[in-house]
Amino acid sequence: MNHYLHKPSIPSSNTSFKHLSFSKHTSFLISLPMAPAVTSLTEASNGHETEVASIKRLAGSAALSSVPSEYTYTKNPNEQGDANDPEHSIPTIDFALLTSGSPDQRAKVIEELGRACEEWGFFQVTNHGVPERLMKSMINACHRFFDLPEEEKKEFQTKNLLDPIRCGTSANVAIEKVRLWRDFLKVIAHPEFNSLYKPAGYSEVSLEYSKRTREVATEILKGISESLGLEADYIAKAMNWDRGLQILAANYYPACPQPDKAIGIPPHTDHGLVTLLIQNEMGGLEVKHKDQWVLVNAAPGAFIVNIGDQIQILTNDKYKSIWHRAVVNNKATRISIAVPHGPSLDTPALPIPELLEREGQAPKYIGMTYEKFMELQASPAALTKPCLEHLRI
Ligand SMILES: O=C(O)CCC(=O)C(=O)O
Ligand SMILES: [Fe+2]
Repeated sequence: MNHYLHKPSIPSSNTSFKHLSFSKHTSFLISLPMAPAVTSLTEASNGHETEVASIKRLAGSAALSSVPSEYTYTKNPNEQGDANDPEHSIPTIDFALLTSGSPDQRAKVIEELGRACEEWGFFQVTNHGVPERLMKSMINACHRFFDLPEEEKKEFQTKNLLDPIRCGTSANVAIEKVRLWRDFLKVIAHPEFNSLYKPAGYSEVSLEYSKRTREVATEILKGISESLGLEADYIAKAMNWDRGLQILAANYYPACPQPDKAIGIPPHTDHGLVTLLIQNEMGGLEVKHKDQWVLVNAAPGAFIVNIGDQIQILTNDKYKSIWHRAVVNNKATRISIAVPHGPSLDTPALPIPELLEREGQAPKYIGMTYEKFMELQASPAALTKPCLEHLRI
């Protein structure tokens, strides 16, 4: 068992690994006095706050025709981008050209990758070789986990950020102020693979999926290094990628009676190096691009990839980790599986000296181990200002 997994994290927080800051334009509407649907579904209270077992259970209650007040979240309609505007499509990277194209094709796709990182921070990756069948099996396995009886999921409802297997619903409501319309399951798959013994078949499919996803992430990281004019393995070496953290993070968003009044995951940036995401047939991922929230449309079978905070630090802000959020719908359950890949927990990212020298820049960030960075993101400090700003010189 990896010893890092046993270090205590911030004790009062069962917050997800994400950065749960909120856009300065986003306002909350929280009124707590009346919420019968929620209070009737509470777990035993710890005396400070009540916890809802799962949004699945709440959303499944027949009487629910509106969003309970604790879940009420207001979006700014002026920031909504037009999903049909072609300007609003994330770039596409053809993975096959990255790994087996001619030198010319590789050079071209690396240039495209660099542009995608600089202009969007998000892109879709096609022709990656991971069978669509495996992606679907992974989504099904996660769906079956969420479908387990609530009592059977309880043993995984732990509080510590780096526990190898965790499930839950809203993170710490005392910190986040609004409950989220989603349940989650997070399983650490690297540097040590963690097996989940139920539902049947989950472990086998997640082992295969985590390996294949990591292979794709490794190649993308090489491409990112090269797009910066560095050796292909530069970032992997500097970040101790061979011991790097990989989390299988499944999100379950049940249909919501008033989708405009709730949020699946509020605006955040991912903390790692690269995240690879897939979803079932329901969309809902929105990316902040040029001050507008843009719904991400990806080709069937493509990975949606985004760069995280550690890349922003390494590149001294050249490649930025982009704000994104998950919105909900009133039609059907949405499932997404985000797989963030990061450095090893004991590795601090620092702006890359070769890049600073080339650009004639001073470093913009102090170093912090990845583990401390994740703890910071899950702490109340991340609500006062975006986590990266805490590290900015
Ligand atoms: O469900 C989604 O599309 C977004 C998930 C996400 O951003 C995350 O898990 O970090
Ligand atoms: Fe995310």
